[in-house]
This record gives sequence, structure tokens and C-alpha cells, in this order.
Amino acid sequence: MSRAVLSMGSNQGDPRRLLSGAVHALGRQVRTVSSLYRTPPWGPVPQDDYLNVVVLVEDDHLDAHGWLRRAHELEQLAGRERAVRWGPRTLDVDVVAVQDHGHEVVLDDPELTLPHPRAAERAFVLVPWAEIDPTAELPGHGAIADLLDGLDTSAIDRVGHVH
Ligand SMILES: Nc1ncnc2c1ncn2[C@@H]1O[C@H](COP(=O)(O)OP(=O)(O)OP(=O)(O)O)[C@@H](O)[C@H]1O
Ligand SMILES: Nc1nc2c(c(=O)[nH]1)N=C(CO)CN2
Repeated sequence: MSRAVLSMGSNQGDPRRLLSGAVHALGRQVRTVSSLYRTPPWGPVPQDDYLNVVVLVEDDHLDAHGWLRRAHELEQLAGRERAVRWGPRTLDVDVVAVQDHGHEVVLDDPELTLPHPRAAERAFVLVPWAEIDPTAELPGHGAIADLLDGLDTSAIDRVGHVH
């Protein structure tokens, strides 16, 4: 039994439709879906605001690399082209954290680093995650509620739900 926290973001094309398509494509693996949030672009590249959502997923068979493959499948479904690092995209799916049989998976591999190395600094990940799992911890970083205390969340707005 494996559980994962997936973060999805979109700021090109039709973000609501793309995020909805990705959540539906996960099918029976979906456990909980956060609200949709409009978030200012994180990182050095000037670009449009994003819509972000966090999804808790579960599967009897997948391991952590299986969740990464799933993330890449969803990005391909959305016509994602890999271009500028941290630049605009139709769909970005990050594997934030994985638990295997109740144990937190920690990996230090550039192909799959867990927990996601930049999640602790990303309000666009932590705000939606805290909505659906307020007592969650990010392994190595502590409670996500405490991490959020140190981040600016003032420009992050709830803008509805994935349909
Ligand atoms: N936890 C993870 N989740 C998703 N991708 C990861 C993770 N750890 C390592 N990677 C690797 O990072 C590569 C680049 O991912 P991507 O293009 O989505 O980066 P990015 O969204 O621009 O930046 P960031 O990783 O900071 O979100 C992926 O091909 C993947 O192999
Ligand atoms: N707010 C926000 N900013 C980002 C996002 C994202 O999903 N949301 N994804 C990025 C791709 O690396 C870069 N910056």
C-alpha cells in the first residue's frame, strides 16, 4: 500500500480544464482533492499566475517510481513540452511525498528526490495540502503548518473546486 501527495499546477492553455482532466485521469487512485488556488508564480521566471491543486492518492501496487511515471503520464496527456526550467506550462505534476506501508520514502536521486526538495518553500504546495491534511509533516522539515508560518500566503486565493 502506497500513498502519495501530488502537487499539480498549470498556467497555460485552459488551466481549470487541464487540472480537472489530470485528476479524472488518476481515477480510482484519488483519495482527496484540495480546492483550486490561484497562486503567484514562484521562481525567477516572470509569467502568469498559476492554478494549483494538491491531490492525495493511494494504490496497492505502485511504488515511488510508479508515482513519478504516473506524474509524467499526466503531463504528457496535457501536451506538456519541457522547455524553460520553472517556466510556464500546461501541466506540472510533482511528487511531493510518498508513504510506503506507512513509512515515509526518502530518496536522494536527481530522477526522483523525496520528499520534493523545494516543497518546504512553496506556499502553492503547502496551502492546498494543509487544507486537506492540516496535521501533515514534510519529512526532514517538520509540520507543514509551521512551514506555512514562515511563508507569504497573502496572494494565494481559493478559486473553487476541480469539477
Ligand atoms: N519529487 C519529484 N517529483 C517530480 N519530479 C521529480 C522529483 N524529483 C526529481 N524529479 C525530476 O525532476 C525532473 C524535472 O521535473 P520538472 O520539469 O517538472 O521540473 P520543474 O517543475 O521545472 O521544477 P521543480 O522540480 O522545481 O518543480 C523530472 O523529470 C523528474 O525526473
Ligand atoms: N505558483 C506556482 N509557481 C510555479 C509553479 C506552480 O505550480 N505554481 N510551477 C513551476 C514549475 O516549475 C514554477 N512556478
